[in-house]
Amino acid sequence: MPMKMGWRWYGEGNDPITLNDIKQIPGVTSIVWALHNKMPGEIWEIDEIQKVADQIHAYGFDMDVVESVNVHDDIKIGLPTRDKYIENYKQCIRNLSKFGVKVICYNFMPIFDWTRTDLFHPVGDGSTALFYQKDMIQDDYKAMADYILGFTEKYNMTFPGWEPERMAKLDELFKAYAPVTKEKLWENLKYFLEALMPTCRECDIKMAIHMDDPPWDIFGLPRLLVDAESIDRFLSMVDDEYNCLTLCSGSLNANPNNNVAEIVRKHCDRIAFAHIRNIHHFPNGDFSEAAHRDCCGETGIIEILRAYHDCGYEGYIRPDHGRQLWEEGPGNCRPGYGKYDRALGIQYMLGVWDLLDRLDEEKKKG
Ligand SMILES: O=C(O)[C@@H](O)[C@@H](O)[C@H](O)[C@H](O)CO
Ligand SMILES: [Fe+2]
Repeated sequence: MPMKMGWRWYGEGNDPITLNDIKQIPGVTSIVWALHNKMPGEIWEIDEIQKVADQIHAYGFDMDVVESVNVHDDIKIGLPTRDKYIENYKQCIRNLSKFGVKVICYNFMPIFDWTRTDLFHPVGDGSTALFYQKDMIQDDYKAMADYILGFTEKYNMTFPGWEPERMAKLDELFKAYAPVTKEKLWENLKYFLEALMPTCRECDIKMAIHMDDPPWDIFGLPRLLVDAESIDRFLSMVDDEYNCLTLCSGSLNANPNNNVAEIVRKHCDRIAFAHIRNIHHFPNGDFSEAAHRDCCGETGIIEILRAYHDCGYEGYIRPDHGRQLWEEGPGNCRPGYGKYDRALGIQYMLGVWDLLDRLDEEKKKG
């Protein structure tokens, strides 16, 4: 089955993992990339894209998926200036289409991207993983931002969505978002997507929204893509084949009531990009990210893969966060984006997939 396996790469000089490393992982054909020095709202220029394209193509990979072109706060807040930023976004789409890009992953979370309380939490076997302690995340957004930014500063790293320039204005940002209720945020998302759809069609690029992570409101900020119902609402709100999902199994299953395989079966044709991540839940509501193997967490990785396979999924898929293994730790590894666990995860996913292919073939032969 021609599902396409991707690997998220942060770019030369910005990722300790090289394209040469990635080339050695059996099955990877797509580099999931971005211009990580760009602020939300900026235009990605042709010559800048060309530089990365040359690097990626030199190794025979495609660059079909961008993660992420981040959305400017004015669009999410719904300020009059949003139209200017939407025009810039359209220009990004046009520029990316010149390089054969097929999918843009983005998110519509106010202020913060994914949120964790510990980036190197011991799992118990010597490895570490991203961890979320539920009662630590209360009202103190500053403490959480200090923790993440303290880390990125110390190790001279940037996290997408955690731009220091934006984080320096957190109080202002919170004020600006104060009038943005959940309904208002839905409206602003609709406005944004309706404006983009004609350009997407013209350029044959799908907008694929990432699930909110974790899938619930934090610090009083509304979050939209949190469960099956909100996904239904999202897809019917702008019912267009170019309005798609990045279905992130780990983000959704941070709420253990979310059944990702069911969502796959219902909306497979609107899933442009699949993130596969396994979550281990603790009884008190804390959760840890886990190895991709089904039994290492409770997300139901095998059932999810089976759902994609049954639907004849032909989109892009990638291992999402992995654990930090062996010598990987702060300073030499991007949290969640180490080399080894994601490579292991890919082999696990492809093992399941290959067997499902084989079983189908045998069934056909009778
Ligand atoms: O969890 C991750 O690292 C990613 O899946 C997200 O940060 C994702 O890239 C963004 O939310 C998409 O805009
Ligand atoms: Fe994800």
